[in-house]
Amino acid sequence: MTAIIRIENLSKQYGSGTKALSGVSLDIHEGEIIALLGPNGAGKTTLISIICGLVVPTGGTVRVGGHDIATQWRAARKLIGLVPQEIALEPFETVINAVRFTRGLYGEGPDDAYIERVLRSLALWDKRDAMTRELSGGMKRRVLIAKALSHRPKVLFLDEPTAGVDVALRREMWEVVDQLRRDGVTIILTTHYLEEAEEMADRIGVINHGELLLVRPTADLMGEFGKKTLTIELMEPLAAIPDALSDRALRLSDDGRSLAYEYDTRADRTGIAHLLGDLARKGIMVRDVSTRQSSLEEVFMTLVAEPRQEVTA
Ligand SMILES: Nc1ncnc2c1ncn2[C@@H]1O[C@H](COP(=O)(O)OP(=O)(O)OP(=O)(O)O)[C@@H](O)[C@H]1O
Repeated sequence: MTAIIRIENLSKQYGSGTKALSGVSLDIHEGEIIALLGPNGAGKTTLISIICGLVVPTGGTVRVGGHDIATQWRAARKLIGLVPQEIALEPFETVINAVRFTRGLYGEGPDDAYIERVLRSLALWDKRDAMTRELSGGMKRRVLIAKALSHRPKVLFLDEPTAGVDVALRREMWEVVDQLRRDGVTIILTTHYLEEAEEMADRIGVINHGELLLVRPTADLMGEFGKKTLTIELMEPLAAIPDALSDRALRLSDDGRSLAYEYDTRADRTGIAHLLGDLARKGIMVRDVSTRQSSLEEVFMTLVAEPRQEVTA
């Protein structure tokens, strides 16, 4: 797979002494959607800002499309579009002029045919002559995306695209992102919403205290951690798990009154039916059963609850 962005050993220490990033290395593949997940202050915005040339790193390198952001920043910047967290639009500007203007800022000549395509794909064509202040919140966010796409970037950064928006608007944004994916745009988004990362991203990177804790394909992360536990309450307590059942992934509770069986929800066979059959054959009577799924939320909490690293110098 081609890396459109190559981040190597990146670090950032702000003048205040805060270490916002330390030793971050990551390859972002062309055409993928990667979600950067992390609590407030983890370093997500700093990472995005460095790649976009808005913040200067204190160590490490970033290449965008093979161009070093420090020495070949002009070429690197052309490949990037950034959709900021805050909605900042000129209220009396029309939608189409706002997008044309941004394209000009990138030093690109007029291309109304391309701008029409962008506005149509974001369902903004009918609103092209409306002033931005007349638009709904969802439309304003789409104008920000249109502006970020105005110079035909290969990579789009979305910094918390759905922070503070309602569920309907969030779904709408997800659909827009899905459309962009189909157009072949590489997307890096930051989010606090695990559901959002799970829904949209091909890979998820977890950042905490300036460190990239892991990067995994979303499906693997869910497969690895998305286990279900079957709890079997017994009529009579057991002193120990019978030998015949010892090869199964069973845990006996301390009081001997319940068995916990962990299984992979995506496996063809969960083994539950066999397990219950075996228990019956051993004369172990079951009072009740219940299941519980570990969520990405729990995975995330486990990962970020690691012993706190010292991040200030
Ligand atoms: N300009 C700055 N000067 C000094 N410290 C900064 C600056 N910008 C960010 N920081 C600090 O760097 C750390 C990382 O901040 P950053 O904004 O990158 O985190 P984040 O993961 O994007 O957080 P959030 O989810 O709240 O947006 C924080 O401790 C923050 O206070």
